[in-house]
Amino acid sequence: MEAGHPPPTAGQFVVVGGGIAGVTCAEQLAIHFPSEDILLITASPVIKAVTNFKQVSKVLEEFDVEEQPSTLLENRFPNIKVIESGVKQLKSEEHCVLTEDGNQHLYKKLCLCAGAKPKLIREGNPYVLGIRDTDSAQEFQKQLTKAKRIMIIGNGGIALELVYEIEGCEVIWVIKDTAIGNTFFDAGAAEFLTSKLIAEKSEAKIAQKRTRYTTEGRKKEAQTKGNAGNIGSALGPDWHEGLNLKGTKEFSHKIHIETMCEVKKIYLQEEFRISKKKSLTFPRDHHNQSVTTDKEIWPVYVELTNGKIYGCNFIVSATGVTPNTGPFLCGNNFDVGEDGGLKVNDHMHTSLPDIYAAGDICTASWEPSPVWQQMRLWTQARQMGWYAAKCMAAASVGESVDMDFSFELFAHVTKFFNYKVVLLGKYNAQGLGSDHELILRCTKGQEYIKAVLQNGRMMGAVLIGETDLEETFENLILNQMNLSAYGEDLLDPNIDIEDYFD
Ligand SMILES: Cc1cc2nc3c(=O)[nH]c(=O)nc-3n(C[C@H](O)[C@H](O)[C@H](O)COP(=O)(O)OP(=O)(O)OC[C@H]3O[C@@H](n4cnc5c(N)ncnc54)[C@H](O)[C@@H]3O)c2cc1C
Ligand SMILES: NC(=O)C1=CN([C@@H]2O[C@H](COP(=O)(O)OP(=O)(O)OC[C@H]3O[C@@H](n4cnc5c(N)ncnc54)[C@H](O)[C@@H]3O)[C@@H](O)[C@H]2O)C=CC1
Repeated sequence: MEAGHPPPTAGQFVVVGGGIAGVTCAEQLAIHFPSEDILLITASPVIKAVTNFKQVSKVLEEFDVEEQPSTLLENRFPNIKVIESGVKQLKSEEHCVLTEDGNQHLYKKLCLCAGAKPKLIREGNPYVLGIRDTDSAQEFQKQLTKAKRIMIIGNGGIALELVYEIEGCEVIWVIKDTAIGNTFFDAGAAEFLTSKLIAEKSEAKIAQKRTRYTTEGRKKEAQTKGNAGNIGSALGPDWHEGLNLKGTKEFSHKIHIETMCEVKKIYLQEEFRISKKKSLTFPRDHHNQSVTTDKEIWPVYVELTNGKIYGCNFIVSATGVTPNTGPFLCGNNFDVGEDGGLKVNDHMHTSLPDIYAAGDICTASWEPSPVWQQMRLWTQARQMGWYAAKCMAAASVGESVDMDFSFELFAHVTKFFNYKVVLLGKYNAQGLGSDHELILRCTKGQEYIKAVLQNGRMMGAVLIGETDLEETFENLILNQMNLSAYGEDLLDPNIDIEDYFD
């Protein structure tokens, strides 16, 4: 123990991480053990709290996420004590964690909920930004206000949200795939969304009022201490609504999508000049792809694997996340998943005694339900934090608990391109091979419905728009009813299938 610091506190329940998983876990432990102190250790001075929680149906849930000073959590749960300091080392053999402020904390049961950090295409390049938390979102907003053209790499949740929300600057969107939104959508849904994107953005010349809202106030509170780096807690479903994503070009909003390619090389301005290579102007419109040499000088240039080179003000690497296991692996022999997460079993228990994990930091390593898969999302972070607390509480009194029902069926409600999006089960036929059937119903600009069936049973669904089918489809997937007899009627708009099956 470092000199001048108090002796380690006696063993107790310790949770690391003030994001949704960690806060949910600490709250549940505080409820289970009202007379015991629960220690929540987190690197950022704000915690993420679930507000307006709504159980939409058996597994579908909706909630808001609020960034709050940790004192609010302590006021709500007097037996939770929040320590705002990053954990720099875990000594699992001594059941002890060491924090940046030089203190040590003994635990009897520990839950690691330190989240994940952006997986950047290039580390350490000042022109390559990742978005993870309030600080990085603020940095992004600041850079955007000065930008005429940005490049977005990646085709998942963040890219989809950014491309739709950004106004006033040219966006070159680079995706490895043939269609947009590959982590959530197949080509059909991508087509449905692209048509909205093109329709809306081509009207973008019409003045679009955007409510200006700054999170400046929160920024001061949310200043992470020490060499926090990427350890602020991740943002929430409405992260972009707190930002004014406006570039410099008033009302000019153009998106150019480069498909089936990746970043080959990034040049700084001087490097590019010396290379004598030519960069391209921004393609005029979706159809007329004629491009000419760009005379403008840019701070950074990106060469793509398709040979094209574009200059821009900066690059957003929306290319996924990697679990924040760094401070915990050293000296501890955790089983780690292929995605870098701490493996957890069906009781959220890691491979080391008395250590649990939940949220983005972990890799679900139990035999999953045929219609559930892990995705690093708020919903799963909350469910995992809640269930881990239950398992920790049961284990500490020598009992066990059944797998939580929320892991029976993958269910995610979100919004993309201003449409409500519900993803259920194996929504993209993940792992079903070729022996499955899709039934589609699409009304342009209104709804896109895809049911995934195998052997006549519904295994997944994508619902875009206000379809009101989520509960019916959730039941059909959970009860695995044989739907062969219904065939296409299943999505016949003239048949109210809710009556069929309710
Ligand atoms: C831009 C963006 C938008 C997103 N939008 C959505 C969405 O719309 N819907 C959705 O479902 N999901 C969304 N996600 C994903 C979602 O944010 C995460 O899956 C979820 O927040 C993970 O929660 P968590 O508690 O596991 O981790 P986090 O929320 O990342 O929290 C980790 C916590 O651990 C702390 N920490 C990290 N390292 C240490 C350390 N060494 N010591 C102490 N504390 C530490 C951090 O300070 C933080 O408080 C989005 C993610 C991003 C980046
Ligand atoms: N509304 C929602 O549900 C949202 C959820 N999220 C979640 O937050 C987390 C982070 O979001 P994202 O960073 O968008 O991750 P993501 O996993 O959703 O998407 C990453 C994308 O980057 C691509 N990619 C990876 N490496 C690449 C490379 N080297 N070059 C080009 N493309 C590459 C992947 O193919 C994928 O399309 C994810 O878990 C995501 O699910 C984020 C935003 C919104």
